[in-house]
Amino acid sequence: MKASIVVLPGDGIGPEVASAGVAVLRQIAERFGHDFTFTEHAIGGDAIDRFGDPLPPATREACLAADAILLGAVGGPKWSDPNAPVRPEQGLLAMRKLLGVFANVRPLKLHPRAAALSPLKPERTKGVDLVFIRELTGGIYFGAKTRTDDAATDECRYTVGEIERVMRHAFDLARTRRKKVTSVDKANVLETSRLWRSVATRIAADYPDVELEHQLVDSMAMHLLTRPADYDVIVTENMFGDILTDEASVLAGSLGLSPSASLGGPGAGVYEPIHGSAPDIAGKALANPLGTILSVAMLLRHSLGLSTEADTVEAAVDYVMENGNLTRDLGGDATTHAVTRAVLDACEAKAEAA
Ligand SMILES: NC(=O)c1ccc[n+]([C@@H]2O[C@H](COP(=O)([O-])OP(=O)(O)OC[C@H]3O[C@@H](n4cnc5c(N)ncnc54)[C@H](O)[C@@H]3O)[C@@H](O)[C@H]2O)c1
Ligand SMILES: CC(C)[C@H](C(=O)O)[C@@H](O)C(=O)O
Ligand SMILES: [Mg+2]
Repeated sequence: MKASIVVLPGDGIGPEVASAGVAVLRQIAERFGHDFTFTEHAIGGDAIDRFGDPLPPATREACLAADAILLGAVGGPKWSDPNAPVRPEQGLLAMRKLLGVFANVRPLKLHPRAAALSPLKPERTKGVDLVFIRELTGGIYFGAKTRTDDAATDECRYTVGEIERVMRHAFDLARTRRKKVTSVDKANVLETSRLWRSVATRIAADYPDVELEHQLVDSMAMHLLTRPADYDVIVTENMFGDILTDEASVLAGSLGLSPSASLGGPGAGVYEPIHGSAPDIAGKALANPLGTILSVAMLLRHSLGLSTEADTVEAAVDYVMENGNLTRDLGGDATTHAVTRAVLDACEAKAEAA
């Protein structure tokens, strides 16, 4: 098949992990006879430096015309002055809003070898297989903001429609899995959360085969560590989802392993690892590329409908996780490039065997 893929490398380790993702996509295209074209565009701090805009018009137009978007990461200390007029993260948020990708899917599975690196005991992490659906284009991230010399505000706003559509996404997904949805909110304090909870309860009535439980976000942060295997699909608002998914990634051994797909818009999906630009390791070839490579598998499956190819990439990552020398975050001493090479070799072997 023909597909036009926009690549947004961004900042810090963004370009290092994005090029790993592109290498895997190129190999899949060659092996399975697809015609993928890749166009790189600026986003984040890189785009501020080159164009004075974290999401320049050329990037916007390319994203709107793409079949899928692969993003590295944005941000870093160079652009982090709290008084700066423009920030790299604004480019990422504007891109998500532009594409209308309201459902951010963040799966978490535990590979046995990575589970050994988890801070939790093996009996606690056994059987963990959950998916977060994080609402991505609403809430406090996108509400009105004010700032004076002595005060600042961030408005948190959700409409019924915004909650309904992400809730349906979660329930539809749960139907294909273990049929349980945990809706996370702060309904004991926040009005937006009380609306969230009432919409969740109403939507659940359309899915009598799926169990719904409500959970407050503070205790959810604890339960993720004490009984993570009890969860199937976890749906939550934008900021709670951001925080809980970084926490959850540690259960799997490293933040560098967690992929994501941002879906639900009329156009392309956005695929990115959940981690950031990791300024502390940027430029040192220490970045774990597996979160990005697993995001590429999600891209193949969700935006291009290529499930055999997606399975091949996931099987190759499993093989490398089991047998390979891994990056430092997973206890190894392999470079980003060496791990990517190992995945490419494993893809080749899996495709050969298929
Ligand atoms: N989607 C994105 O573009 C995105 C996501 C999160 C944070 N950020 C931005 O990234 C910048 C840095 O944020 P931060 O330091 O709080 O979070 P971070 O996710 O960049 O890093 C947190 C820690 O995890 C490590 N880490 C992250 N990814 C890794 C990988 N692939 N391999 C090995 N180790 C990895 C880092 O070295 C660091 O110690 C900030 O500007 C933030 O806004 C961007
Ligand atoms: C960089 C930042 C705006 C972003 C977010 O909060 O959504 C990041 O933390 C993420 O998880 O993708
Ligand atoms: Mg985050």
